[in-house]
Amino acid sequence: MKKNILIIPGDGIGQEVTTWGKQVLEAVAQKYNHEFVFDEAIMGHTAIEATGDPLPEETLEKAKASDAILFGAIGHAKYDNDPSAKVRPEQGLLKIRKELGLYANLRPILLFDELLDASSLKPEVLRGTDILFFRELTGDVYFGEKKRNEDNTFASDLMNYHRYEVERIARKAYDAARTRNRKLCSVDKANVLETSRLWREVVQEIAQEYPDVETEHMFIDNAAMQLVKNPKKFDVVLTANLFGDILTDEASQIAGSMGMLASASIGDGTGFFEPIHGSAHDIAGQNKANPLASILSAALMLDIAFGLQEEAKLVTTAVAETLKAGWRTGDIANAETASDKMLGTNEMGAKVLEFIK
Ligand SMILES: NC(=O)C1=CN([C@@H]2O[C@H](COP(=O)(O)OP(=O)(O)OC[C@H]3O[C@@H](n4cnc5c(N)ncnc54)[C@H](O)[C@@H]3O)[C@@H](O)[C@H]2O)C=CC1
Ligand SMILES: CC(C)CC(=O)C(=O)O
Ligand SMILES: [Mg+2]
Repeated sequence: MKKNILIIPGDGIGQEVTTWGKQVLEAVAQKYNHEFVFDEAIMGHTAIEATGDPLPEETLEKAKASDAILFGAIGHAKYDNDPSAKVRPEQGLLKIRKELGLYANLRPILLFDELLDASSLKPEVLRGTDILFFRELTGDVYFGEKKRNEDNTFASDLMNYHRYEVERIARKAYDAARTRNRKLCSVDKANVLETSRLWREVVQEIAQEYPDVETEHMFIDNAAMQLVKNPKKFDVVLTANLFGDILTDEASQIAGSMGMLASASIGDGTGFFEPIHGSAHDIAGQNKANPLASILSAALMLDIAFGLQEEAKLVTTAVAETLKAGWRTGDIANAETASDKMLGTNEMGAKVLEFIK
């Protein structure tokens, strides 16, 4: 199988971990005799520094022409600490999501039993948790009109949804629920927000088409609490952009670390695969970042973009075997982790490759 894959490392640890996501794809191509043709492009702070634009036209054109994209992360502390910055790395990520029509962001919370002790939650609370988040990704307050008044004493962000935006992701979430435990929890703030009342109304309508799937509606504050109280209760979680962004970082602690969660952003065209984490200024450039989220994002690409389920399974099994052998990066180590089993980004990525080759 020949596929054109665009690598967008981005900024900070995005550059460090994507190296290993790409090498895993290269190893799989060699083992299964696929022809993966790689190209690379810039985005985020790196792109601003080079071109002034967080999403250069060349990057967008390459993305549109590719079969799938493996992305790292964007971000830089200088913008985080400058609320008045007009050009930001995050604009590049939001724009490419909109331009590629990536309205459905799938975030599987994949819990490896070897990491039950990496979480701050009790093993008996965690064991058996398996959640798939569907986060709407091209609507909501991220794409609404932003305003400030003249004397800088007032700012506003418009939160908005169109009916069709809710319908299309709800159907994808319900279809997925049919392949899992047939339970779907839609999370909103319908007791306060008009956008959430539309959200819940539309999901209630779509639910009629899926009588075989158990539907629950939950307010976001309750959901955030239930996620740590009893994560096993959830199967498919469907929610809006902002709520999904927040809930999935919280859910990373079920899997043991932000460095463990992969994601797939899909619409009706090219798929975009990335860790859920950011550029992690606090550990960037120190060979500390966990590369497994990028490697597991590559596995999602093999499965979802290319239909290569066997190859995807090989990658997730290689990650499991690496963890079973006791290898850990700092974020998923615990008091019992032997010092000779502690690895940096590059050593951890190399270990996974050993289990693939
Ligand atoms: N998809 C993207 O490109 C995202 C970009 N960002 C950007 O990233 C920058 C940093 O944002 P933060 O809020 O600090 O979020 P972050 O996700 O970069 O880091 C949050 C915490 O998780 C840890 N962490 C993240 N990835 C890790 C990994 N692979 N291995 C080990 N530890 C890991 C970090 O060290 C940090 O303590 C900001 O500029 C933000 O805008 C944030 C989230 C997603
Ligand atoms: C620029 C942000 C929306 C990135 C982020 O937090 C995410 O996609 O999870
Ligand atoms: Mg986020």
